[in-house]
Parts: sequence; structure tokens; C-alpha cells
Amino acid sequence: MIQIEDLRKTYRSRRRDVVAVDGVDLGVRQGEIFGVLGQSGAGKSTLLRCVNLLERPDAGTVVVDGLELTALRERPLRAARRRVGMVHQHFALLSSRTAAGNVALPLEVTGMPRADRARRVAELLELVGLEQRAAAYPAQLSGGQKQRVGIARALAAGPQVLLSDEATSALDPETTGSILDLLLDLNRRLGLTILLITHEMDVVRRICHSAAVMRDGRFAESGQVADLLRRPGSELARGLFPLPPAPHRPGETVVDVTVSGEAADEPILAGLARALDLDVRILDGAVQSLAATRAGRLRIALPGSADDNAPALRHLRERGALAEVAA
Ligand SMILES: Nc1ncnc2c1ncn2[C@@H]1O[C@H](COP(=O)(O)OP(=O)(O)OP(=O)(O)O)[C@@H](O)[C@H]1O
Repeated sequence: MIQIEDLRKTYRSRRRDVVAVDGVDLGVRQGEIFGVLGQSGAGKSTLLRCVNLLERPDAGTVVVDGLELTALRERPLRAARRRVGMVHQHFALLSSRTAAGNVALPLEVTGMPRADRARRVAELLELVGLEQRAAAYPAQLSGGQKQRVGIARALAAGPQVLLSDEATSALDPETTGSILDLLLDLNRRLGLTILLITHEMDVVRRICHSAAVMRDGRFAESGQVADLLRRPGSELARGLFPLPPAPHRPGETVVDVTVSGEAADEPILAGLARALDLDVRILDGAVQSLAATRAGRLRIALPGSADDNAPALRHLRERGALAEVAA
């Protein structure tokens, strides 16, 4: 649904140039929620603004639903932007308009007749659970309610794609949860494709099917969450399942075992203990349900040296687990 190739953007000023996006390739499949995770300054907002060309990239192509946006001039681009809705961190609502008035705005721009507009606005407010608050002004709404208005407005023109710029980072944890649930619900009910940026690992944990870790304008890793968890050294795996520094245990080898998909529900450690007649001790870790898959990361101690335990590591890998001697 979204195809980005070799995207580049540098902010130039007399004092210095800042390379914000430095050659990003990204593919988001129809109906998927894709999260770009990164710290402040990594280039996430610039990347997102380049997707609907609020920011013109210096190089690279952006294709949304088969249409190359980077090849369009201003007028056709304005029409094409209707395929892409956007939700903002600080809601970006007009304080002089009611919730209904804010949601109606993009429909007024397209010239939709008044009666159709009223019907569509009511439908959208219902979709986000705000039908009772249509006449309220932003100042009378909570943060979560304001974001619901922002989401309804972003969906007004019926886009296939929703871009979310840190939609929950100004909200408390409970409200964050309810907005993430709403995004997941819209994804399922409308088949909406969502590309979001966030600095919160929990957003990826709860709603993302695929993710990328962005640093210094580039993707350090990117792919489906279940696949990334199986990649040796994955930052995302470490972030989703943090473990403390590995303890040194004389006469033992400490091994980190990452499982996702079906392997997460197999008695993989009991199987290892039985097959190789080993005393397996669990030191730390957890198994959880993520948006896309069941997954876990467990730290275990096995008797003997790393060399002694090569067959154990092989046994785990043959059963779909990632097994790494803990550093
Ligand atoms: N309009 C601009 N002019 C000059 N430099 C900019 C501009 N916008 C962003 N930058 C710089 O580009 C780099 C990437 O910024 P960007 O906002 O895309 O990162 P981010 O990952 O979204 O960070 P944050 O989470 O803090 O918004 C930063 O070094 C930032 O200072």
C-alpha cells in the first residue's frame, strides 16, 4: 500500500546542513499497522511528513496505492493527499469549532453538500465513540477525546492510509491504551493501513504487525515483528523483552532464548531438558501476546561450557527458537 525507495531529506541552512532522512526503503502492506520506532531526532517526523509530501524529499520515491506521489505537481497532489489521513501528537484542532465542526472541515474543502456532510460527520463521530460530544469545543474535551476528534477528521475523506505522528505521546497511559485500541479496531473494521511513528516500545508491542528501528535518518532494522524477533542481535527483540545484564555463573552457560509464533506456545525448554537430559534453569524472561504474534524471551542457565552446550543450542534452533549465548 505504501512503497518508499531510497528517500532522502536534508534541511539546509546557512549555518549547517542536517541530514534528517538518509536513504530509507519502506514497504507497508495493505491492512497492516507499521510502527517506526526511534529516539528524538532520529528523523521519524520528517519521514512521515515525506509520505504525504507535506515535506518534499530531496530524492527517492513515494508510492501510495499505486500512485507515485513524488511525481505529482501541486494540484493533483492536493487531490491525492485525500488518500492519506494524518493524526497529530497535539491534535491540531481548531479551538473555535466544535468537535463536529472540526470533523466537517475536510469535507467542506471538498465541497460536499451540507446534508451529506452532516450525515458523514455523525457517522465518523460514532465510529470513534464520540457521538455524544458533537457540540463540544476542544477546550471542553479531554486529551483522549480530542485525539478521537483528530482521528475522525483524518478519516473524513475516506483515506486508505492513516499516518499517525506520535498520536498517544501527549496522553496518560490509560488514555493511550484506549486510543491504541481504537486504532487497532479501525484497522480491523475498515481494513485501514496505518503507518505510525513513536518513541514508545509499548505502542509496537500492542498494535504493530511490522516495525522499523530508526536511527540517524536510517533504518537499523525493519520487517514483520515475528521475523525481527528471530534475527540475531535484534534491537527490537531486546526492547520488547528487556533482560538485565547477564550474570556470570561458573560452570554454567547462560543462554537467551527468543521464540515467536507457534514456537512461543511449545514446551520448548521441557523438550530440551528431556531430549538432552539437561538441568535447565530459568533465570529471567517472559512470554507475551503482541499484536501480531505470541512471543517471548527467556534467559536460561545450562550446565557446562558454551562448547559443551552446542548440541543444546542446535536443538533449540531446530525448533524455531533463536538461541544466543548471553553477552
Ligand atoms: N524544519 C527543520 N529545519 C531544520 N532542521 C530540522 C527541521 N525539522 C527537523 N529538523 C532536524 O532534523 C532531524 C530529524 O528531526 P525529526 O523531527 O524528523 O526527528 P524525530 O525522530 O521525529 O524527532 P522527535 O521525536 O523529537 O520529533 C533533527 O536533527 C531535527 O533537528
